[in-house]
Amino acid sequence: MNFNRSSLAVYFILGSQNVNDQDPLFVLEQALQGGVTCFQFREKGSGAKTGEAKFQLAEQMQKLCQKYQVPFFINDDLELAIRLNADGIHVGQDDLSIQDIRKIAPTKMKIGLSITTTDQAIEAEKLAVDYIGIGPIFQTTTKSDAKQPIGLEGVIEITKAVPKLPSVAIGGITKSDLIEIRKAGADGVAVISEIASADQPKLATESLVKLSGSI
Ligand SMILES: Cc1ncc(COP(=O)(O)OP(=O)(O)O)c(N)n1
Ligand SMILES: Cc1ncsc1CCOP(=O)(O)O
Ligand SMILES: [Mg+2]
Repeated sequence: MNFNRSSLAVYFILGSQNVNDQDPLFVLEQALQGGVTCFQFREKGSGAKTGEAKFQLAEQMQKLCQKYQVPFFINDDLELAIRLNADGIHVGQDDLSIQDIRKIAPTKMKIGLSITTTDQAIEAEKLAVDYIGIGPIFQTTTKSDAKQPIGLEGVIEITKAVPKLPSVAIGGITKSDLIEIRKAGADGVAVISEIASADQPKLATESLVKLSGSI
């Protein structure tokens, strides 16, 4: 698996709790066919699977990502990421520390860290994480404990402070925001609802990928 800045262009995040009637594996395959460039398994919140059921869904999702040669990240759960030999792990400010992750994860495992402020971004650069998730940019109903949105101005300020650090913007993002977010300095957009709640997830993905290729 090859992971670099351009892998962040259209970053899809999904757990079984994010789909209504559809099979999450079907939604993921549609997104992969539509051209997502990175995937994060985020099984979290009410109704989320745990234990062996969570492992099995993650394993099936990883196989799909491998089929389409798309980097496969796990949200929060380092034990699961190690068990599956995932390409990467994504953590937030209140999760396992980057230092602790490095003590146990294989060196090749990529690390993404969520940040909301410029100070956190500067710290993330010092920690030499592989990318930052900047957000939330807009209001979102997908994450119940999301912080206050920082808007496009937040993206501009943060990416100016750490221009060398790959970054993806997250939170309430739709296709109509993609160009502005890229202009604000982020390398890509991370979305849940824009793809998972779309009537046609493949078409929704293709729109994002097309826009992303236009800049
Ligand atoms: C790409 C990306 N950016 C930010 C987040 C949010 O992570 P975190 O703040 O740890 O919140 P949870 O996702 O764990 O609820 C993310 N998952 N991915
Ligand atoms: C996981 C996460 N972290 C910050 S906002 C968010 C939710 C993003 O979901 P959506 O794209 O549906 O707003
Ligand atoms: Mg987290």
